[in-house]
Amino acid sequence: MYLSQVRNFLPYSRLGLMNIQNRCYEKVALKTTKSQEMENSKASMQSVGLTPKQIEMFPTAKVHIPMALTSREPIILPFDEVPGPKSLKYISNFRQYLSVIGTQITVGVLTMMLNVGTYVNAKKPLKNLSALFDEYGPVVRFVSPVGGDIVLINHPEHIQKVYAMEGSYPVRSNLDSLEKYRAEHRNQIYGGTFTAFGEEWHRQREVVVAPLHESVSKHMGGINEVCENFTLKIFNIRNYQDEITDNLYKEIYKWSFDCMGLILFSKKFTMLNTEVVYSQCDMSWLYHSLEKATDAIIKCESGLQFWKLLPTPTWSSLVKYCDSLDNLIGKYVLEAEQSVGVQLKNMRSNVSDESFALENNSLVNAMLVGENKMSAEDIATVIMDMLLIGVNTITSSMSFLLYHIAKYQRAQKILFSEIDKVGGDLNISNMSAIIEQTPYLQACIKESLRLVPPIPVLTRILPKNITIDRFNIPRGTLIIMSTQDASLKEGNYDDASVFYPERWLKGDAKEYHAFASIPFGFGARKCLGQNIAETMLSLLTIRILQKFKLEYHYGDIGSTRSFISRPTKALKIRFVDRI
Ligand code: HEM
Repeated sequence: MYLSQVRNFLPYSRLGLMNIQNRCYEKVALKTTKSQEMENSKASMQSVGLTPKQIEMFPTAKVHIPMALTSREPIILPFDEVPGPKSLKYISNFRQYLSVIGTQITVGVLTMMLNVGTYVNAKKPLKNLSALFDEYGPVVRFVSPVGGDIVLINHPEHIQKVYAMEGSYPVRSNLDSLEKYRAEHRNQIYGGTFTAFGEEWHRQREVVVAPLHESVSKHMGGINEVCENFTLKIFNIRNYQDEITDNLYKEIYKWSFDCMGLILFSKKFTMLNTEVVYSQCDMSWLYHSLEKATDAIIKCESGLQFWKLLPTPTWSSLVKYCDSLDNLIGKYVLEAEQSVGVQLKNMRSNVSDESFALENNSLVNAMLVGENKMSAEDIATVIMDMLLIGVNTITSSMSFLLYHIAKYQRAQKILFSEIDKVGGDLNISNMSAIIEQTPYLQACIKESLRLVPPIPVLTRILPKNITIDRFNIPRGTLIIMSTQDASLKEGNYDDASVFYPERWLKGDAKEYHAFASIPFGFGARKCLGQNIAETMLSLLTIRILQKFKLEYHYGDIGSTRSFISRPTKALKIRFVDRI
């Protein structure tokens, strides 16, 4: 009670989280001092010659002494005591108008609300999430205007604690826009592996893990070809300053799309060689729809979500392009289903094990057969999630990797000498051998993902009550783990903002907290595409550095804070021929 009253008068920033805890200890110290004073006064009475009986006659003032807490008994503060921005309270006035909005609010909305709040309040400058931690401490609570509260954390130990209790069926906050689209336009409740939950999520994950892994190994040669294609294209489209005048990000997007085409569909998309994106061909239209659907999802997820109430232009665009993604992927899956049907008919007389019979087929084929086979419709949804997440995260991570290598010339020199040494001996079909041969490259990838994780925040809905930093957080609370803040925090890494791959190498490596940088997440819902990402990033970097020296001569490039981060500026990297 006492604390909450003090909090009403002092701004959180001045009181500070530490102060709240310190005050609890001060109270304990005060109580201990009072009991000591009584003992001292008894002793002093004895010292002046008073007998115990006489002391009874002159009792010291009666002090009610509650049981003193020892330092071993942790002080658990109620949920109400978790500090957080007050400006949101203005927004909560609109609760009745926003009741249609669900409880799972994305970070983008929170940031937006916070900013609206600060505008309403005092026209203060815009804030981002890391500013919240500076102001309120490592645990920040948002009193949600629409129901379930949200707690934001960024300490590696706290992130670890949340993962440790996530259980067998962890639930993350969904992409509400995709969920709404699927529920209203496709009559689907669950969605694909990224968005599904409960047993359906578990079933999908079980079915997809092994064939996805196999598909990557099977297409190593094809992925390498796409990487060589990319370097050739860069060579051809550079301007006189050796830069890509148009849009390097877009070319990386096409490379990523072509690689994912091989892995997910066993198809050569060749988008890198296609200039007319809007052409009638399915592949171009799939690419175009993916780009547009991604833009629409990012926009819907990072702003006030008016699309939940009205069909805004962004919402209409989302529906249009998700429809076309669904139809094109669905068409491919149906074709695969028919062809598998024919194959099985021919084989059934000889072979009993269906999965064995189709072992050389695509990822989709593998999901169509076997004990846990999925329906064509479910497969299309799973593939759509993977295409959306996969292409966008890989494009983001490859863009920032090239930027860091171009900017940090010292690291590039070391990296080039490693690649140059193993260059001729690379066995393209054996990824684990490549990883072993290129420790510095792997450290560069890790370091770039630390600086800019493509998914900058991860979420879980608490399955049980938990204590974080002495605060009781109830079950059902949406926890937003700001993993990018953790990986950029000076206390977690020395020179945290500097690209320093050596920090991951044996010998130079320090004992960093395992949860200070988790670009692929952790636990039961960890990323399914980590080895795809490592393969693609490694192969393209090798091929690029064999051909070009990278340079960057412009201002620093930051990352957007959207659902999947992107560069805030054009990537004007120079690709200078190695002579
Ligand atoms: C550098 C590239 C990538 C990064 C940084 C990345 C990161 C992540 C992260 C942080 C998560 C959430 C983990 C969690 O909640 O604990 C995730 C989930 C997921 N990722 Fe990736 N990802 C990448 C590439 C890919 C690719 C290429 C695919 C394509 C197959 C993919 C498919 C998935 C799927 C299906 C999930 C959901 C897993 C589940 O909920 O069970 N990711 N990814």
